[in-house]
Amino acid sequence: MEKNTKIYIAGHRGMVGSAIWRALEAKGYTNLIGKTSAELDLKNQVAVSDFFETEKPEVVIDAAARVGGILANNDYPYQFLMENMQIQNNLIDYSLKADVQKFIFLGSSCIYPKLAPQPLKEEYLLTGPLETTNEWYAIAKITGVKACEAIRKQFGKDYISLMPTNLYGTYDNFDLNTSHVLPAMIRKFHEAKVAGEMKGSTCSEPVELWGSGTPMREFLFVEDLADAVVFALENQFQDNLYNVGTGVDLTIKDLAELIQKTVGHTGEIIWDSSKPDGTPRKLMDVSKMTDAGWKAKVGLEEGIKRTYQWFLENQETFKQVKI
Ligand SMILES: NC(=O)c1ccc[n+]([C@@H]2O[C@H](COP(=O)([O-])OP(=O)(O)OC[C@H]3O[C@@H](n4cnc5c(N)ncnc54)[C@H](OP(=O)(O)O)[C@@H]3O)[C@@H](O)[C@H]2O)c1
Ligand SMILES: C[C@@H]1O[C@H](OP(=O)(O)OP(=O)(O)OC[C@H]2O[C@@H](n3cnc4c(=O)[nH]c(N)nc43)[C@H](O)[C@@H]2O)[C@@H](O)[C@H](O)[C@@H]1O
Repeated sequence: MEKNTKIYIAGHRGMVGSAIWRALEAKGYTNLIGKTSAELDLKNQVAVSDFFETEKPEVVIDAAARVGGILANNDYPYQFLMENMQIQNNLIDYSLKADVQKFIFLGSSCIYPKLAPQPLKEEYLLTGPLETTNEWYAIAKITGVKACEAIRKQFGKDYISLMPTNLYGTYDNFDLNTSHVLPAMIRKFHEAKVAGEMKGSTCSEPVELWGSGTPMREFLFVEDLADAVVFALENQFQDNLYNVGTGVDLTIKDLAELIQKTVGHTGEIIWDSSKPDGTPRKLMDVSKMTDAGWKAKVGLEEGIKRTYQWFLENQETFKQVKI
């Protein structure tokens, strides 16, 4: 791909979008465009149409969405369904109308059935009922996958869908109500450690976590995902749907103990069983991406250390997404 190709990164300020922007700049791409949601509300069809008319991007990467953890998805089903359909449908439809040649859509591992066999293969899509806490977001993402598949089939355009597993890293959302588990744990353990130190105690304050701790999750460092997006941009894939992950998972309880050790928290962990566990497991089969020539590089322990370091350096400005 020519380094002066005009590439529009929708959601370029988000955790994923900003990582993709940094990765493309690092590889020498010089013609990147992005708009904040204040500059261009992607839910607004006329505004999106005008944007494509004016900017005429050659490539579009969709990293814009209403995103959140299990509680946000469960508490705001309408926003997670409707906003995500509006955003992606405007981007996909106006990319097609503007003859955009390459489109990369980002979905999520939650598109697969709640109790599908593990690890999850791409062909398990639509073979069973979804997890109820995020079925709204999942249905929106599934329609995005199918829209890109329809464009490949009917118009022969290189529109592909990447399904990342749970992501984390720099510029993540650290709001304790709307975030995902990993950034929430980093913040909770850190603030409980500091609270203990402020009291002059040798023991940290207790930390309250959600659910039972028994579900299993896979975590991919966001810079690895950005690397996978650039890989997909620079290579011609044979299919429309590819899982992107590490192929390794762990229990939420083990994750908590790993983050507790990294942060240096020494107090009690209390599990709030009134909060939902969600999907028991959603480990991705990543063999299609491996066969295509891409593998994740950053291990969980290293990724947590880098994310915690970033959190410490950005105490005043870390993002807290409200809905
Ligand atoms: N985080 C994860 O664990 C995870 C896992 C799998 C897949 N993904 C996917 O990765 C993508 C990005 O996720 P993320 O974690 O980077 O989320 P994020 O940090 O919340 O970023 C979302 C971005 O979308 C933009 N956006 C939201 N609503 C918009 C609107 N109406 N108009 C224009 N822009 C809008 C925001 O723009 P502003 O900042 O300008 O408001 C923000 O930059 C999403 O498609 C998500 O489904 C995320
Ligand atoms: C990738 C994302 O996965 C999401 O599902 P999902 O992994 O359960 O989303 P998370 O919010 O990351 O929760 C993962 C697991 O961690 C538990 N958990 C424990 N303590 C906490 C905490 O303090 N905060 C949070 N957030 N969780 C916590 C939570 O109950 C759940 O079993 C979907 O809802 C999204 O739509 C998206 O697909």
